Amino acid sequence: MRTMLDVADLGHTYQAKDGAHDAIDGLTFTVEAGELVCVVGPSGCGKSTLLRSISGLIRPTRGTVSLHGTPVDGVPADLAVVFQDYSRSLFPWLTVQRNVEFPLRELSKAERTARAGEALAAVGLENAGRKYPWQLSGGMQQRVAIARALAYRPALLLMDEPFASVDAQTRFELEDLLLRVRREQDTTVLLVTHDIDESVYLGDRVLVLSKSPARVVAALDVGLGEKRDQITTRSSDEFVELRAKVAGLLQSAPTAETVH
Ligand SMILES: Nc1ncnc2c1ncn2[C@@H]1O[C@H](COP(=O)(O)OP(=O)(O)OP(=O)(O)O)[C@@H](O)[C@H]1O
Repeated sequence: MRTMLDVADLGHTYQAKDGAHDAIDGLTFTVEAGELVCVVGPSGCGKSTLLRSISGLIRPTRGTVSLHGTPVDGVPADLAVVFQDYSRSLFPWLTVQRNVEFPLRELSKAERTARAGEALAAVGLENAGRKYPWQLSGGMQQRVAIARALAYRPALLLMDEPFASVDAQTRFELEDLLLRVRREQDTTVLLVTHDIDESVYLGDRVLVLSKSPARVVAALDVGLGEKRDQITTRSSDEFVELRAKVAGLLQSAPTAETVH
């Protein structure tokens, strides 16, 4: 396997008025090409700081982040991010088609149209291209955001609580959609979630983080196979065992000092 993301001894200290604050410290892990890795951690443990460091939005105080062997220094060109808040990430004045084409400005018109059409079809929105985001349901808008990220064909797709703002049924549909498209397109994904069940259902591996300053407490392999199903997978012994293990690790949620 080829390493797509290499996070080595990463640490970040925010300087605030009331003093310095270590948000993450000594974070080390890799994501291999084609893997879907989920990150779970206690609230406020530093997940956003980790994602900001990977996406080049902040320069971490310590350690390194490399994307396919290239150190991240600024926003990498071949990275796409899907945020929780789809209503703020889509441009309301552009049609769905134009939203998906937006990051592809450097390509020819024909190629942009083809890639956007393909991505919209992958998320089941082939007939929504002429609509505006505000004419769609929340779940459909998030599908547009996913299509936009996929059309870009990123080396790494970062997802920050991508399904936290939709209802439970839509969440299940979007989870299955993600599993299908990442299989079809062999996308490498790092997904942050608060939802333990979601992390096990989606992940090839689950990284459990400690309390702030975040470190990796455990990297658990999810042996559930490629084909997953919302009913049978979630009721299988392997799933129940793993979710209990993640919950246990989170409940005891050691501070970074106790993690070795
Ligand atoms: N710009 C900043 N300046 C100072 N402290 C910050 C800043 N951003 C975050 N922090 C602090 O760093 C710690 C980690 O924050 P971060 O937002 O990365 O955690 P998180 O795990 O994403 O949180 P949540 O689970 O609530 O989404 C928190 O204690 C937070 O208060």
